[in-house]
Amino acid sequence: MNRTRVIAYGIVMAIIGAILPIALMAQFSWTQAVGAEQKHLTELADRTIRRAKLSFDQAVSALRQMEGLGLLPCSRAHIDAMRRLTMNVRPIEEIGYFNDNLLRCTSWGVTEKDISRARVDYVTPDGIEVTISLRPSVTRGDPMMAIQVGAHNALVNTARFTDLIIDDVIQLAITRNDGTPIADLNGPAPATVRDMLRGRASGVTPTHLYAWASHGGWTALAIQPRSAMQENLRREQSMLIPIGAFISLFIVALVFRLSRERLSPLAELQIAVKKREFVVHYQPMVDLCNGACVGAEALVRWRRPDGTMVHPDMFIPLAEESGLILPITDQVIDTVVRDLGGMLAQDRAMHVAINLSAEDVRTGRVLPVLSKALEHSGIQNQQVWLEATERGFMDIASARATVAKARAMGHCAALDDFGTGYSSLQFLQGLQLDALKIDKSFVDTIGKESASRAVVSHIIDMARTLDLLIVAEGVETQAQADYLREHGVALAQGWHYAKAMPLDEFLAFYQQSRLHHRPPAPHA
Ligand SMILES: Nc1nc2c(ncn2[C@@H]2O[C@H](COP(=O)(O)O[C@H]3[C@@H](O)[C@H](n4cnc5c(=O)[nH]c(N)nc54)O[C@@H]3COP(=O)(O)O)[C@@H](O)[C@H]2O)c(=O)[nH]1
Repeated sequence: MNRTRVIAYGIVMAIIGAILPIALMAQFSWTQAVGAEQKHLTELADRTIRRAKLSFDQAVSALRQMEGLGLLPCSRAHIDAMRRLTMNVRPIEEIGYFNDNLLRCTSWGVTEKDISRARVDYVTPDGIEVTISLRPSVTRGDPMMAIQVGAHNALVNTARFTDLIIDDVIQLAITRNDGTPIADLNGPAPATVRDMLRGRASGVTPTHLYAWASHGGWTALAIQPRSAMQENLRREQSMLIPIGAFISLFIVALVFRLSRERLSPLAELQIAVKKREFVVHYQPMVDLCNGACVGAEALVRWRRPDGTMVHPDMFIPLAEESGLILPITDQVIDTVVRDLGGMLAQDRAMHVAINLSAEDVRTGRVLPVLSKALEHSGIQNQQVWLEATERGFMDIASARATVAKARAMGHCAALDDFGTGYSSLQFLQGLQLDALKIDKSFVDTIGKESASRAVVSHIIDMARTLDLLIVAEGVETQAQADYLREHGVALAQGWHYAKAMPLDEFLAFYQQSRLHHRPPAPHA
């Protein structure tokens, strides 16, 4: 994933991370507030239905009692008994006695008019006949429920069913299960009640919350407007939204941190190693006597997914520090073998120099890796030079062991950037190297008035004393090349000849050089 993508992804995640927890907590507060209100409404509906059923059962039991007394119909004692029960059983407003479908007497006394029995709305499973709403013929009062057991009938005031102390905003309705209204409180709209009974499951409409309880064929519905839960909602929000804000903050900080880590140079380098984003450029190494290309130094570059090329100075120090240099060296070896295998197999006079890290020199780990890569490649070990800077040779004992092993395998071991460290003649003697590369900073002094001008000739003398092959780095002018050749330096690299270049350009450069410096034909 490139930087732009990481940043875009980070921004999207941060926005989601910032909004989602707060939105979820807002939703959760709403659910909690609705849940609390519905719990309250359910309790209310339950209390209502139990109260209504209790009133109904009390009336039924009073009527059964009347039936069981066996008193002479409409006698003084019969009417007194009906009156007593009317006074003692709260829901009952009046008890009447019917004979031949005509009302003969009531708890008020003997009936003088002919009053017929009202139409029965429904009969309960235990044979009780119920007329839901009936205007009393004797008292002419409010409509009541008529309950008939045998010859007796009780008028029950349905307002008693919903006789509860509740908030004005809450409405109660009692209906039969088929929706026929029985009683209500605070005047719920019949259409609203019908709709709620139809869509029972949700308990929420765009304007109201409701809950219900059913018992013995009746349903009680408790309803309240949504606006009435504001206080509850605010209480839940004041508890939960700060938690959501805290989680949002945590997520945003986490996303920020992860993105920063992901954007850190080390993370980028790790991904580059994983994705094998490294390519190798080759800088020709020429023979100073005739300018022929005799080899190349493999120089790694990091090609980012967007195509930009990163120079090693920008990432090798971090790679060395983090240990990522080891897999990078391995990738360079693989690439070199793949790139130059054909050419090196064809031209045994050619070589390629690979840069080793200090850790590779210290541990010698690279040698078996190289051995394996060269197996079946057609490249001979002596065609692969191994270069390391003085820093790589700091642990002299282990460096000596690695150099010895490398040379035993047939590789040429070279000291890179010579002169920039503290190498002494004694140090060089101890290492048993094959070649020494003079650092560009000394080559630069050639032909110039500079305090370190004399150093080049000292380095050359030292190398010759140790019988080392000398390679000059960073040769940029003909004058430098002439000087170096005249002082016995064998090989050179530098922009005077060619910069480090991609494989196809290097192969073209090599072919060109071969045309001009064809090896002499064998004698017939
Ligand atoms: N451990 C590894 N180190 C590596 C590897 N590949 C490269 N490197 C080291 O990175 C340093 C920078 O390398 P680079 O940017 O490729 O520069 C090289 C040449 O391009 C540059 N050069 C060569 N000639 C000239 C010149 O005439 N003028 C001029 N201004 N620059 C020139 O010098 C660099 C080669 O240096 P050296 O290795 O010392 O020969 C550098 O230290 C590389 O070693 C790797 O795979 N592993």
